[in-house]
Amino acid sequence: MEQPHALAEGGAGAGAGAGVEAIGDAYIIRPLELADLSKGFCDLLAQLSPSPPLSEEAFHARFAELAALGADHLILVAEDAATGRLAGAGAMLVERKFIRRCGLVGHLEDVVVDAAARGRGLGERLVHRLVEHARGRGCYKVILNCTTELKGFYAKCGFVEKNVQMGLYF
Ligand SMILES: CC(=O)SCCNC(=O)CCNC(=O)[C@H](O)C(C)(C)COP(=O)(O)OP(=O)(O)OC[C@H]1O[C@@H](n2cnc3c(N)ncnc32)[C@H](O)[C@@H]1OP(=O)(O)O
Repeated sequence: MEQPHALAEGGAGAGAGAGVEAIGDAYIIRPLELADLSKGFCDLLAQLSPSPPLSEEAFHARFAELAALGADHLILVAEDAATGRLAGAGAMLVERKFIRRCGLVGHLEDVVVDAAARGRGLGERLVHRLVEHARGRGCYKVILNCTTELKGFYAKCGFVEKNVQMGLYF
């Protein structure tokens, strides 16, 4: 079977957050594509967490795994229309539960805006698009983990503080 070139935009039951959106003339927000490895995707992720460059083989293999999850795993990127480089990214994972009558929960992950593009509303825009995707899939909530310093940003995006984050690292 031919490898898909872009992560799922949804199809039937797709979230309202998928698709291509132009922000003014400056940025285009769209699902991650195979070609994004050469558009600075790894440089962007490195601003989030230690993330050495990926080989094309490794990127393609992970991309195929994610594509197989369909609209349950959406990665959106913001492409700078002038340079073709990526200026932002974020992910929404849809968790399928048994509780709440087989309810769905959205997990917001790996939101990052290139240091040179911060403070222009791009991060908030990406989060909004991903949250709308989760809402469109039927999620009853979206949750995330972040540092104390980012509480203000997520509050701007409509999130409220809830419970305690814990971790066990291997
Ligand atoms: C769930 C996770 O992924 S947590 C990981 C989050 N990512 C990171 O920490 C990576 C490094 N940081 C970044 O990439 C960026 O700073 C981001 C994604 C946090 C914010 O992206 P930006 O594009 O700069 O944010 P944006 O311009 O949309 O800001 C929206 C609003 O939040 C405010 N804001 C942005 N960052 C912060 C912050 N750290 N603390 C408080 N408020 C903030 C802005 O001032 C703006 O408010 P305004 O509308 O009143 O002007």
